[in-house]
Amino acid sequence: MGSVPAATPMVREIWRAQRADGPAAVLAIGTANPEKCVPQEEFPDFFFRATNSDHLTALKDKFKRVCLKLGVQKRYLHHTEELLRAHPEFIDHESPSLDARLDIVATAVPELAAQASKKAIAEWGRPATDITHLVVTTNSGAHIPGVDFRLIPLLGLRPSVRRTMLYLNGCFAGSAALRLAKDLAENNRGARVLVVCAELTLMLFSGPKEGCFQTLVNQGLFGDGAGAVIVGADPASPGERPLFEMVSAAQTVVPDSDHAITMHLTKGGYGGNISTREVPGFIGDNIEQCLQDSFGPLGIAAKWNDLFWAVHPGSSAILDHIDTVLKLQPEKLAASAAWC
Ligand SMILES: CC(C)(COP(=O)(O)OP(=O)(O)OC[C@H]1O[C@@H](n2cnc3c(N)ncnc32)[C@H](O)[C@@H]1OP(=O)(O)O)[C@@H](O)C(=O)NCCC(=O)NCCSC(=O)CC(=O)O
Repeated sequence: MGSVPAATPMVREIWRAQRADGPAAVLAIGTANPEKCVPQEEFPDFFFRATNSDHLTALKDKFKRVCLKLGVQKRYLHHTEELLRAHPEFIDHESPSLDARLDIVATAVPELAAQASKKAIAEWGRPATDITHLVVTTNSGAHIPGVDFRLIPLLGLRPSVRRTMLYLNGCFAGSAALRLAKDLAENNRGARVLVVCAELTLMLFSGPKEGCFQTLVNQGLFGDGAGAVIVGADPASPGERPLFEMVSAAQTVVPDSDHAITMHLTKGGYGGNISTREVPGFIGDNIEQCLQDSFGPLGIAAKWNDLFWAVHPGSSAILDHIDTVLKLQPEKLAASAAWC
């Protein structure tokens, strides 16, 4: 095998010219939720009534206790009692219902994603046809054509927009999409990346069942919504401004955590497990090392209380573990807790 010849000066010049000068930045943000909003204190009544489960009084009481512990304040839902009446098969996870669930999310997820995207594009102030790249992520479905494809007519994007669709990335879907957008923006001069994350819990929905704690956590913790941001480097005048510069993005795997959160398709929607007692511990035991590994290579000796924090919450137990380990001042996780 011969060695690969070094790039010629002309190739290097072309390569350099394609790179942005500055770091990627978030240039605009939009969010959207379904209309129906249920405060957490009303949610046990809604959930047990909508699933004809009011006779399970002890389980309902337990669900009320779990709902309080999860720290969620309210949730938006695409599925209404009307929809559940039309699909009684969604209540029993053992009933075949995957096709019906996929049919609903195939339309509802792109529509919600489009609502959030339109707000981001309006805030950005440039035409939708100036979007060069599209990164879409969702755990709600797996289709071809995907949500990315559906967004082209819904938003009036150019047909040649460079699309990436990420399905089933679990809790880190939004972070993975942002990390990818940063690389795209910094490596393609002038790129404007629309990043969209949209989730409907319908794929996970099922009625309460004695002995199935996972259902209580799935229903008590998650809600429906979409977020969209526009990412680009070297903001152009007039009008574009960097809201948040993206200095660095990283990802790591916690050893021996493969079993902690699992998800897979079943005939009744999504199956899987969240090891609710272990997950907060995994995060608490590893957060400090992860932070050191992130800041160290940048030459930043950060004090945890000097930082602004936006943590994916995943329940108040997770935030509490982070708080305890890093000894954060009380207000540091307030914004993260407010997302719950
Ligand atoms: C589930 C919890 C709210 C439970 O809170 P506590 O442990 O403080 O409270 P607790 O021990 O009193 O438990 C409350 C009641 O639930 C019961 N209980 C708790 N854990 C249980 C389990 N694993 N199996 C069965 N029952 C369980 C208790 O017996 C008790 O019942 P009784 O009241 O009858 O005595 C908490 O552990 C938690 O928030 N865990 C983290 C959740 C998590 O993993 N989040 C990440 C999600 S992934 C994610 O975030 C992805 C994404 O966003 O996309």
